[in-house]
Amino acid sequence: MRTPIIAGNWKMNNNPEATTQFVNAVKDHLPASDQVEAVIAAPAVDLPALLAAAQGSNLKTAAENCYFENSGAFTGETSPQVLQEMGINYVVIGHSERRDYFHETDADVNRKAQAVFANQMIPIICCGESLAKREAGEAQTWVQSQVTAALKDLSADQVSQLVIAYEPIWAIGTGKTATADQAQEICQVIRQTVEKLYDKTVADQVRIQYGGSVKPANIKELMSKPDIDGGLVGGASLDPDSYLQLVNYQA
Ligand SMILES: O=C(CO)COP(=O)(O)O
Repeated sequence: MRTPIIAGNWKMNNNPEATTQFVNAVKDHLPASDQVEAVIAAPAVDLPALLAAAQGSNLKTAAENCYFENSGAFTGETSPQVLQEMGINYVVIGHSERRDYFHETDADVNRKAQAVFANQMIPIICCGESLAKREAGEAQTWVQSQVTAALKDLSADQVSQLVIAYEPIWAIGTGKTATADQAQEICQVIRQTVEKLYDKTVADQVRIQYGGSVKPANIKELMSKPDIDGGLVGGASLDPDSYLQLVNYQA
């Protein structure tokens, strides 16, 4: 019922030339998009190259961030309206690196999610707890509150279309993957949170990704869990062969 969605998040890696080479290497080997949606989130400076190379293929495109205003005196920011005009499909919102290094708040994440929808794109909203929160036994309540804040004032129709990425901060780039059961546990809490805020129909439609040291060796087990509908993958999405193994995990 929910189409799996595997997204590479390149973070601040690759230039336009490397982007073109990557897409040319993968574009003829992607799954049918009604089977698995294959997405690449690239730095803003690489998006024109990503879009040009991906044209006519099954590859969907994402920005890694945007601002919540469409234009104006916001030096250095990326306009969601322009992303939409370029043909971008998704925008990653509220990644833990944005929250930590660039001080994005839950309120910013919510405003950005609204701006992405207002521009006919789909947000991939990130949430996840720190190691300290997990060790204090607060992972569930932390993620519940992040999700509740991120979805504020979004309609049921919008929420049924969006993607929520659960990325425990302690598992990002550390090689420490949450076990599939740990990931499932919080992804289930996220779905239950959506059900409480909306209803079961919306909760059944929202797609939930796990992110944090996802790699070809663990994708199958993670994807076998009932509430995990995809992956948001950093390091292992940078190599074309590794990326193809991830998006073709069903093969
Ligand atoms: O932050 C991530 C994806 O957004 C996860 O990064 P890694 O896959 O490198 O752990």
